Amino acid sequence: MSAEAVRGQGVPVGGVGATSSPEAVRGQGEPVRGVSVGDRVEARAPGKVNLYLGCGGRLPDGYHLLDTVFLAVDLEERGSATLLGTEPVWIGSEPGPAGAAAGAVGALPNWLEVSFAGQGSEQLAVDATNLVVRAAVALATHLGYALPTRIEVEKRVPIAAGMAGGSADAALTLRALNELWAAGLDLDQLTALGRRLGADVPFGLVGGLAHAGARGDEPVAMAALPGAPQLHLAFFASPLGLSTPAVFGEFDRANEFDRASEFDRASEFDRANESDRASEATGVDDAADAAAPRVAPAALLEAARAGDAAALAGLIANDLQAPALRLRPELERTIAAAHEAGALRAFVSGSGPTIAALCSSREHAEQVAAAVTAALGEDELGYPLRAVVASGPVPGASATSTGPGAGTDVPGGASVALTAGGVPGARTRIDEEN
Ligand SMILES: C[C@@](CO)(OP(=O)(O)O)[C@H](O)COP(=O)(O)OP(=O)(O)OC[C@H]1O[C@@H](n2ccc(N)nc2=O)[C@H](O)[C@@H]1O
Ligand SMILES: Nc1ncnc2c1ncn2[C@@H]1O[C@H](COP(=O)(O)OP(=O)(O)O)[C@@H](O)[C@H]1O
Repeated sequence: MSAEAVRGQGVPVGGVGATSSPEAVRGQGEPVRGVSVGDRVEARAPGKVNLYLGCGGRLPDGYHLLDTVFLAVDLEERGSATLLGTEPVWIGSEPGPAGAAAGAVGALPNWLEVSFAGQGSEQLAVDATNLVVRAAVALATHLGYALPTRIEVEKRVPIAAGMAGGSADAALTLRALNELWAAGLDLDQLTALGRRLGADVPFGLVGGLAHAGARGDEPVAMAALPGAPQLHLAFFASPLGLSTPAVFGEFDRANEFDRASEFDRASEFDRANESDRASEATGVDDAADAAAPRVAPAALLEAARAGDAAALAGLIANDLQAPALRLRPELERTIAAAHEAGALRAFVSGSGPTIAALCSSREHAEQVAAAVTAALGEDELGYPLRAVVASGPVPGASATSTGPGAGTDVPGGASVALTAGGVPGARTRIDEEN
């Protein structure tokens, strides 16, 4: 179903009480209570780095079994959502495939305005493929209603960089609209919605330090926040994004050769056991014929929990690093320069092309960032190499109501406006943080 179809204003679905669960209230025909035009929510969501990424075989849906340790860092996406009207737009809740319900193609729904600011945001398509739009439509489809809303996002996490900036945008949108629309979904419900938008979105909601199996979309928190020991990294962005499917594809290409010879050697019995082990290890039912990933060693989990950067340095592993570097060999220079500058360990962040350099302190990370940018000077396009220092774990996406009519236009960036504005009104205050 396209976003156009999601409008569904003719569908007679009921309204929502401010504190009731959506399931309980759909079909009652009541207005949304406790909301006013001009209500505004500010939200944030973290970027991430994978301290461990074991990649297994490919599932029938094209996704890979993963075993990964995520660290949420304080390089964060920020945004706001402002209520433009209190008249609900009823959304058809006909079931369909997750991607279709989220609106894969087409224009924005008529109740949504979205704009971006920040580095690289002008290159983002603000249409129904954008993760902010998909998240808003997914929530509205789940609830059965939407309220006219403007969402403004300030992009700080580099785009297509292996740091899950788009997933963070989806996570902050879910959090922000859950607050603004008084929807009352809990973290589990938001995570279930997020999983349908992208494998990294659940972690954007959970945040902190987390260990995930399956498709990387079932993160389990490893440390209590706040108060968890911090890890510090310098990140070196690339002006050229790297496609996540391309990196997984390159992983498959190389592994198919290895696995073909393994398969020649393995007996039928061993192969059947391997796929049973994959299903058992990952909890994914359709893991048949997909090899289980290598699992993060206990010592790595312990070092990450303890914030022991020195111990962690030798344990960090990323099965997507070799394929990412085969696609972008020039990134080896950044890794070498970071090691030369004294980083404890430099590695590809997720599917790349960002290079992460683990350091012993924030100051050390600043020094490494400065030394690498001085040594390399330019990025692949001849611009000054962009480095940023970040620390974590930090919490997952959160949203805070900030009062009526406090919305301000984000200057610059791409923008699409498809609904009428409203006048500021009174506001209730709801804070939420996980
Ligand atoms: C590799 C990781 C590591 O955390 O992130 P990045 O480093 O790109 O941020 C994730 O697995 C990416 O998560 P995300 O970017 O949300 O992926 P999605 O949008 O769901 O999927 C994009 C594509 O990546 C591939 N994909 C993703 C996840 C997975 N477990 N197996 C895959 O093969 C599929 O080709 C899929 O079509
Ligand atoms: N709001 C968004 N921000 C960034 N990328 C987005 C967004 N919406 C859709 N995308 C698309 O998602 C892809 C992955 O983006 P991103 O999350 O930044 O990188 P990665 O998956 O490497 O961590 C990009 O190709 C981009 O075009």
